[in-house]
Amino acid sequence: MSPWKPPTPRLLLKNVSCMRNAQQILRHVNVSLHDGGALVLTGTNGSGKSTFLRMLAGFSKPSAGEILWNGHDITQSGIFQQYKLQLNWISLKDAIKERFTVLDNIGKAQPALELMGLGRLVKEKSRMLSMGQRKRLQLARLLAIDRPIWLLDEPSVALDDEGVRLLEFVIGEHRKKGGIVIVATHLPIEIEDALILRLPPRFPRKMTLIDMLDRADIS
Ligand SMILES: Nc1ncnc2c1ncn2[C@@H]1O[C@H](COP(=O)(O)OP(=O)(O)OP(=O)(O)O)[C@@H](O)[C@H]1O
Repeated sequence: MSPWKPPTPRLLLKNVSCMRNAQQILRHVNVSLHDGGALVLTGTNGSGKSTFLRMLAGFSKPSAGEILWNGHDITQSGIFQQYKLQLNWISLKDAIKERFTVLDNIGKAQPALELMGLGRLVKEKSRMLSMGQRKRLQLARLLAIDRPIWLLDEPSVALDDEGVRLLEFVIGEHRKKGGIVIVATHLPIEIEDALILRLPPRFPRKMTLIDMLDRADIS
């Protein structure tokens, strides 16, 4: 009988570092995610959360270390072609087509829009949407395009309380189906059993206006 081998993680970051403009942004990051797993990235402004997601999306390459999908390096071109088809992405740039209707923006997946509370707006032009509605449209698109790995950059910005609950719900359902979710966020979000990775600040912290105000309070 062969000895038991632990399953290969779906996604594995091995000692990953990343440079931008000759500056080290991420240093020796190690993360392992299996199907149904979740990772929440937190950290101060500029700590590298978006850089981390962009690297996972293949927009930039690690300067050291490896990102492995099913044990294969995603930067190999043959692998990358398959890997990128696994990804679904939300960023602050919402990539909504302004002149299209809400429905046409998500390939006519009306049930996804209804789930996100946008059923009434399907025929409206997308440029009419409020910020929170635009974010809900992005969430509907996550549901309409069935891909296992979700990369979500600040997904709850502009959402109201109900919108945040919807986001948490769809993340939970996606994970139950074996999907993987990676979220970069400043805002509180409830994701059961998520790994939390707090990226360290990149620069020694200088005094900010808030520190000055706090000092003024003490004296
Ligand atoms: N295209 C780029 N070229 C050079 N440097 C960049 C580029 N994009 C980001 N950076 C730098 O990388 C650092 C990390 O930026 P990043 O956007 O990843 O941080 P973040 O944690 O997502 O920040 P925030 O909380 O403000 O969204 C910043 O110092 C930023 O100036």
